Amino acid sequence: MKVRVPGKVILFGEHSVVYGKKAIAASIDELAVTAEIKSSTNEKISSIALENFGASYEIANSQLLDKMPSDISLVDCHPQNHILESIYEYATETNIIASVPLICILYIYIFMVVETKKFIPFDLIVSSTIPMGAGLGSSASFSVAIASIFIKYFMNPEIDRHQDLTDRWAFTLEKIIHGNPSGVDNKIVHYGGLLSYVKQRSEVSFQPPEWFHSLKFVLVDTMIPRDTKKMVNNVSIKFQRRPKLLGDSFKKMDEISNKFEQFLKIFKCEKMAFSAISNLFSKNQHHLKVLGVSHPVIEKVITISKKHGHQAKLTGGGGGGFLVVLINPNVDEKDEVYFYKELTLNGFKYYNVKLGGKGLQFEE
Ligand SMILES: Nc1ncnc2c1ncn2[C@@H]1O[C@H](COP(=O)(O)OP(=O)(O)O)[C@@H](O)[C@H]1O
Ligand SMILES: C[C@@](O)(CCOP(=O)(O)O)CC(=O)O
Repeated sequence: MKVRVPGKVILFGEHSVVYGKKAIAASIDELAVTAEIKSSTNEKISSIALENFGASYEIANSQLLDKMPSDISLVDCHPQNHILESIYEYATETNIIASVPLICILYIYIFMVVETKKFIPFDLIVSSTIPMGAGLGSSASFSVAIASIFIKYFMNPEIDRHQDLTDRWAFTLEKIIHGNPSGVDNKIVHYGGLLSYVKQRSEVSFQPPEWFHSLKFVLVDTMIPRDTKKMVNNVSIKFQRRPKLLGDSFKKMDEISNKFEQFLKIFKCEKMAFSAISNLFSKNQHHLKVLGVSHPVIEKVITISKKHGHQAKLTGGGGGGFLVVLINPNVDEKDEVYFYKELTLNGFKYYNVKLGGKGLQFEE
């Protein structure tokens, strides 16, 4: 059994979403996490290969026995510290590389064993084309891939509560990786298309209008490493110091997300939509700068993009990581090449992508 889960970009509302404002996210067609699971050839040992980390593990069922609480249920999914601590000891003894994803996998496996009342050894391979730790939602795609493949593989596939269980488990695994995520990332990569998301209040997953698929987007890697958790924390500190300033920006970002939703209904082709959406990109980026999550290199990519007629904004946690560039459909394709040349000359990596395609997909 195989599963493919795409990456994501936040088009509007990163950070403000943490404060209850609306965010708009889109799945990325070209980048994805894939996971494949098979029954193990050895009836007592499971194997896990995390290809992006060059890490593989063999886990004997006997090693997990003493970590097996009896009083847990699959529907009771939130990170439980006492179970996590015992797995953490095991995972860090085994290999410090990739201890967090390994913990996620063992955590859900333990729940599967308790639920099904049997050890079913497996061989699991996880690989991904989504650059990690850069704002494209690799942790969410990983979490949805693991949650969905384990639930489908170990449980009765007829159970129709799978979608909901997968959502809740993916969010649990995201929390193990991230601490306190808003939830927007795992929803968009699960369902694909576009997502309008307000934390704990509303989420509408929808297919974009046809013209949206004709818009060209470029994801530019600043190659500056950053940490989402730290960026979210920095914003929280700044919000305590400057509540009015940041509060206003959060409100404006909410309005931007609402405007974008209206534009999707009003416009009929990508050429008409470009300047309106590009204006929203620019405004959203301004507010992200006010929050303090931009970076000189992010600003540099925006300047280069503008010079060639395109509009860019950071996407995700910021402080480095990726930008999403909206390509001007009125610029000739041969002139577009000069933009890519300039990005490359400046040492940036870029990916041409389409947004808003399929979410999670299984292959038997
Ligand atoms: N292909 C993968 N294999 C194993 N773990 C992964 C994979 N992709 C993501 N992860 C997990 O997600 C973490 C990256 O998440 P994070 O720093 O939040 O960045 P992002 O913005 O890409 O989600 C990794 O350190 C790892 O724990
Ligand atoms: C900054 C934030 O809004 C998005 C973070 O995205 P990423 O993890 O950098 O891909 C945080 C969140 O929504 O939990």
